[in-house]
Amino acid sequence: QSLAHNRAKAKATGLPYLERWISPINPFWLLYGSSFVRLCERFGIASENLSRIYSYGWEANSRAEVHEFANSDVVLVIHPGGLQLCVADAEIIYDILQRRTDFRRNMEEMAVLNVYGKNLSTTDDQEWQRHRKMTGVTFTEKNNELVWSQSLVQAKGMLEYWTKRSQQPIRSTSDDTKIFTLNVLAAALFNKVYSFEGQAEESSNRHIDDKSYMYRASLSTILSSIIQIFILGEEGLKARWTPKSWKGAAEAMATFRSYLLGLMDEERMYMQHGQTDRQHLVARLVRACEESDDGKSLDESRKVNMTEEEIISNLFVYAFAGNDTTAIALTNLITHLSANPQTQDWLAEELQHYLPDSDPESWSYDNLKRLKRCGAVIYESLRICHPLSQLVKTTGPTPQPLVVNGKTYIIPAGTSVHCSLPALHSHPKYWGKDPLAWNPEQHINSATHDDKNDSFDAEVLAADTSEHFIPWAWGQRVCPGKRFSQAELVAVLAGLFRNWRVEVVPEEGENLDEAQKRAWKTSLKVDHQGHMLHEMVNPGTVGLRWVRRD
Ligand code: HEM
Repeated sequence: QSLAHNRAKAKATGLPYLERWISPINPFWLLYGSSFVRLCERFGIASENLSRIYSYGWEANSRAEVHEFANSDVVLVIHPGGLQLCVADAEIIYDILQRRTDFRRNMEEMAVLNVYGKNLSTTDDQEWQRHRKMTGVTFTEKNNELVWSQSLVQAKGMLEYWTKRSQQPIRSTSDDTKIFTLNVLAAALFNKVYSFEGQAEESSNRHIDDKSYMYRASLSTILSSIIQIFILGEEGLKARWTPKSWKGAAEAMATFRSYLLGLMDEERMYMQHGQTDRQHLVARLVRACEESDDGKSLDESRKVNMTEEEIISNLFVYAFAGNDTTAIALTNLITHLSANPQTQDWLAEELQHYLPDSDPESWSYDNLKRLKRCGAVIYESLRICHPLSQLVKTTGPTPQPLVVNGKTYIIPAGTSVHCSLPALHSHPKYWGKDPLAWNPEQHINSATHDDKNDSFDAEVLAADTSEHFIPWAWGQRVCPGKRFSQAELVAVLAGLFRNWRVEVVPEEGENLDEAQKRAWKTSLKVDHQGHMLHEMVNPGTVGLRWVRRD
């Protein structure tokens, strides 16, 4: 492969294309690419093309703009390592998602998730079905109810932590939301309840033999070093020449593995004592594994067992998919709400209507479907900033035809196909002339809205998936944690905004309006250098303050 060769392939398709000289999977670029682009921008030496398509996260930052620039909803980006097709049109995205064998999951780009071996996210076909069937059974309404109640408990802890520190602007939101989701996930999937401990408390406390810390610290180290792990592997990270932080990543991998093995041993003990009714993810997987090891005959429907390595790898991938996605979504939500105080009042109206008692312990799970404005705010925030950003497929070994505006184009073999959620979710043809304007109300239909109390019941929340809105994906690979994350996010919004509001703390010389505009602008700039997910580049620059509602 070379740039010239890939250029020839792109030309032959007849589609517009943009060129970059460095492959996105160049190891140096993986570690430092975005920092390099930002440095060039700071010194005013970045070319337009460098700023447009070189950083990690360029697609999320550019949203539909690159398509406007190229005057096409389907654009190729070529580089020395290959071709990437960027797609912003709803019909074409659905076509790609439907043609599951023509456009398969791009396992090369997903291989980063094979930290402990293959798993649900990095398998296809029957192997994938086995993983999905084994792990999916945990995601019941009963489990979502647990997610709801645990999110309320954790939200209370997080709010207490923030409000106790109200003399100083809170700048640790993006770290604290990660602790929040880690705790919710541990309760819902591992049956481990940990109390909320904010970033500052965490570093000041002693953690000898503290399992909750072992889980949180090792998992977050792995997630933040995932690219180094991908490049060097566990053994490579321990090499003499590697920096201390990389060795720390290898240690974290061992610690997280031993934490999971501990959970599995605990589950085996329960089984030995005849307790086989536990439903959380670890229990279900261990039971399946033990039953197959025993050689007991299983009926056909249950013959979908797993090895110990596969259990560990799946527990890891659920921890990956279920934590940072939701934590980043929550940080974005809080920042978006801080920039839009009128939406906070709109939320509080609904929350005070459906949750008349201010004590979260009295808020039952039934309220999830009633809190439509909370749902609308979550949709809107995910529309503007999506933590995953791309659904990544590939044409694989065979060129694939693709119809664009009634004309068939042949997409070369080995093309990475990016269905771009940020482009789809902000395309003017679907979202109007000012697609990035914050407008959660567009997700609610309230034809009969008036000022009477029952007008809240007349409000109807749009479906979480439509022809040009797919934040939890669609089709076979739809997110199995969709309802889980909805329950978690609605509960945390209720816990935070029923009685409190959040304000951006102005920096010196700034008024509140300017501070809010800055918060909004900061939220729009994302990156994923060194990570899999798109996060705000500088979340700590937005200082927040929590104030009790009168
Ligand atoms: C706001 C939060 C979330 C968003 C926006 C989200 C979105 C998505 C999307 C778009 C995909 C498809 C990815 C692709 O096809 O490349 C996905 C897959 C997945 N999600 Fe989520 N997700 C969220 C939360 C969760 C949670 C809480 C869990 C689990 C507890 C979870 C577990 C998974 C798993 C395991 C997959 C891979 C499924 C497969 O390959 O079959 N997600 N998610």
